[in-house]
Amino acid sequence: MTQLQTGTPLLTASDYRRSAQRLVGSDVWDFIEGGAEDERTLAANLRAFDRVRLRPRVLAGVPDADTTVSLFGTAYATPIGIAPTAYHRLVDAEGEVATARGAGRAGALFVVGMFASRTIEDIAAAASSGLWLQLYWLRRRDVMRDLAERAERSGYGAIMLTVDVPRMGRRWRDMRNGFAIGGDVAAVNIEPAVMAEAHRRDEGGSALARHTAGSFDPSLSWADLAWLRDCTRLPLVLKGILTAEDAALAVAHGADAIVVSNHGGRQLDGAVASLDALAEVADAVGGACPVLFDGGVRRGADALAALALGARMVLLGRPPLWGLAAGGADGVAGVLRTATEELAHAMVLAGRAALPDLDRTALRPTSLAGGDA
Ligand SMILES: Cc1cc2nc3c(=O)[nH]c(=O)nc-3n(C[C@H](O)[C@H](O)[C@H](O)COP(=O)(O)O)c2cc1C
Ligand SMILES: O=C(O)C(=O)c1ccccc1
Repeated sequence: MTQLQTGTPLLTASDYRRSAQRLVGSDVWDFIEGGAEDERTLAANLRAFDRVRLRPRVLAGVPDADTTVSLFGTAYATPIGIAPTAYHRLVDAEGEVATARGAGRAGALFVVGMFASRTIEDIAAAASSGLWLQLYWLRRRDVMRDLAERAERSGYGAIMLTVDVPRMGRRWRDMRNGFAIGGDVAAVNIEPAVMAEAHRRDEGGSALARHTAGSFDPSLSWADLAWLRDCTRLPLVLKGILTAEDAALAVAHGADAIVVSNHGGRQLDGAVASLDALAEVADAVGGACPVLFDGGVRRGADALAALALGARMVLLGRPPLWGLAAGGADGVAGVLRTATEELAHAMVLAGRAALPDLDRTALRPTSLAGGDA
């Protein structure tokens, strides 16, 4: 059990959340917590897990659960990893370097964001578990190629291309707060000219939204993926797939893995809850490549549900930021270990010894109906 300065034991992700909220400024908190527009998809991501009911098997002879998993030849102690999020130095002076240390202690995958506030190389030096690098598709393809090459040189295990941001979702909280990245926090892996706009606090509006409108390439289509594929020998993972149609296209275009995700409810408000899209996507992929999942995972039983529906690994977006804010690398490790212990506990109580034993028989069929409000 992790116990940080507050003296309160941090037993669950929501304990870390409460602790983090006390320590983070309100505009940064809104940036982390917020979703697009009326935040309906954000809420739906969480609610979808409340509908899940498990089908525990008894007398299964399962004294302990094995949570190990391997992906692209790298072994992880847990199938619960860290989704890419921007600017970790907003909540901790060491930023992504501390996150990498925490992920390493938990034996978890850490997907470093393109908008990381520490260098790709410094993060790699602090890591002891697998790292991947997330990219957005920039108009400046030379910048993307440079980042992919640096990741490969630094030992990253895959490139994750985020495909659900042709433009930034509209986040009323950030727009009302006039939120901008300031002080000494910056996307240090991207040359300043590409980033200049994001760092300028302007009257009203969200500088992030304006910046991404200028630097992201919104005309990207399936045919362009071949260019990125040729830039790197690393596996290419597509993040932000929500339909069977796009899952089939991703496989046809040679994706090495896909991530079912609605970007934590931060892009298209009204989009399907992540969990409700998972069965459809897993069926369409049919084992052709690994399927990963993110969106609303807050406890071990949530991870169990996503794994049972066909995810090989689940990623957490906000909870590691809560851990980082609450307690640096220890907090990150605490969030990941807590969720992993909850998962192992749920597996024992459900009579499933290892991750391959998690399939749809672990879930009540009505849990799968996707009858989202
Ligand atoms: C503060 C914040 C920043 C994010 N930045 C990125 C990013 O730079 N790239 C990306 O692909 N996704 C980004 N995401 C989305 C996450 O990778 C992930 O899809 C989402 O947070 C998962 O949902 P969860 O927060 O409910 O776990 C961000 C999410 C948050 C909350
Ligand atoms: O992707 C996001 O959700 C996000 O908030 C973000 C912000 C700035 C740069 C890149 C991503």
